[in-house]
Amino acid sequence: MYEKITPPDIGSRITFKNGEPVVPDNPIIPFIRGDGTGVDIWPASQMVIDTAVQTAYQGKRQISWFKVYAGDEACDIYGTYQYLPEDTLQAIKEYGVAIKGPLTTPVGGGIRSLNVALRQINDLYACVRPCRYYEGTPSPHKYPEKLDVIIYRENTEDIYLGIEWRQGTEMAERIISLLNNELIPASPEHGKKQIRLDSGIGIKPISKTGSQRLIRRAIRHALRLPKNKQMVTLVHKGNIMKYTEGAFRDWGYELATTEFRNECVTERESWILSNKEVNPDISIAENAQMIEPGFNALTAEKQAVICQEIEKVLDSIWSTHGSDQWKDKVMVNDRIADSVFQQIQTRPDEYSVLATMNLNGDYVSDAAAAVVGGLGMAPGANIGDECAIFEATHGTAPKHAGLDRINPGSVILSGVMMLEYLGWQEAADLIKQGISDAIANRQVTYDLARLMEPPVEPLKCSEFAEAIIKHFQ
Ligand SMILES: NC(=O)C1=CN([C@@H]2O[C@H](COP(=O)(O)OP(=O)(O)OC[C@H]3O[C@@H](n4cnc5c(N)ncnc54)[C@H](OP(=O)(O)O)[C@@H]3O)[C@@H](O)[C@H]2O)C=CC1
Ligand SMILES: O=C(O)CCC(=O)C(=O)O
Ligand SMILES: [Mg+2]
Repeated sequence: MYEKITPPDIGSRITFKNGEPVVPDNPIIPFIRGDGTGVDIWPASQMVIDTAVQTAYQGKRQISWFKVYAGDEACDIYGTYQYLPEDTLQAIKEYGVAIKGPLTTPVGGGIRSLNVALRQINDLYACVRPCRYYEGTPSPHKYPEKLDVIIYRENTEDIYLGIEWRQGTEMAERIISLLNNELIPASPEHGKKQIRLDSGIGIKPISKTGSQRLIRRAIRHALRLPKNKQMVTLVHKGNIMKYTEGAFRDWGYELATTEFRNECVTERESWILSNKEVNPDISIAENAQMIEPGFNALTAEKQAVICQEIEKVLDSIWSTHGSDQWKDKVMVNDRIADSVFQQIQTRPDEYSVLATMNLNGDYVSDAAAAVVGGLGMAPGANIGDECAIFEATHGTAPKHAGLDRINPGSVILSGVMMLEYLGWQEAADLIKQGISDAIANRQVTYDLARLMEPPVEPLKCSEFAEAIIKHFQ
């Protein structure tokens, strides 16, 4: 029973089977309008989604929207500090698939992120953010069309666990004392390091379970892509944080070479195999020299490890992956996070699916969005095994709130992701076509209008939605 909301009379629940949604023709879908520009974006988005569904299915399928509350709007209805009412949590749990506008999170103090809470409470462990270019979108980049990536960002741990202690509190002092006096001295690799006594402390846990379930989804996604896009890049800062970021990489490779052994090849394996393909008589040591820069300068022990690696690869997968067979597999490689930021700008077409931990994925998804036209065109989904919430990459953009000027494109495209998730591809395709045609006709909101050459008069948020719909015909 709900306290202050009532589900629509018509429609039924989406259920889940083996992690996939089972969708009735008239699903009930909860939505959160959102704070800030949510007041402008949501009505525009709902209009586009509803019209696309009506146009595609002529009444055979339709969404029954169920309004639920979070953020400022929730406080108006439920009372002070009731930012995320139990009603809302219950409705999302019950109906399984939801869509939302952005919600405000204060910096420094105040409530913790409602967006993050929704992802954690529902164990929506994969934050999926595709970044592709729509023809005609102005971009600061010369060849924005070369970027076509899907970011799979871990959505429940790393900084999102939000376990931290404020500087100067008793708990912060106790943790620092424990670390400085017991744990660091007991770990020889940390030498004489000490944490400053006036530090705030944050914990960055990265688990094998959390990493592998995210990377599993990323690999499965890559398997659904055209052959030339079947690549997963593990993004990490494992050179610096070896047991968290480095472990993410290692667990990714472990998964790719066990659970997905038949479907995947690692970049390093591909070098070993192709060296043998080019020169069938190549010795193990020659192969090692070719795959490992500076091999000859390594200690004998390290050289032996690399030679063993090569022998193992050739023994175990030559018959299944050798003789060019690896070229039909999903390529799994890894790149250090800072280099990925420059490479998505300088060599964007070398990337396809990026699997990241939480913080790296947060940064890289905004950066990739900028390449293809900015945050106004950046959709996203938070996916778990029994629930999914769709939402844009951007936030509440408060200075534009209530002005009917913001670009609703990201939430509309999040709606496209939702329709695809439901299996309603025809409606999703109509919206994608409508957006493409509107942009090609230079019918855009302020963010894109200001970059167009020659400049164009911007449409309002609501007018952009109408322009998209006009292109459905
Ligand atoms: N999932 C969520 O709900 C998220 C919530 N947030 C929260 O949102 C609040 C504001 O965050 P902030 O850092 O300002 O980031 P925002 O993403 O809200 O906005 C930053 C800038 O990005 C541009 N932008 C954002 N949305 C759009 C859009 N739809 N169309 C066109 N341009 C857009 C605007 O640039 P310009 O003014 O130059 O045109 C805007 O000023 C914070 O409380 C933050 O925590 C942040 C991210 C995600
Ligand atoms: O929850 C927030 O306020 C920020 C979330 C965010 O930046 C994101 O999801 O990318
Ligand atoms: Mg972000």
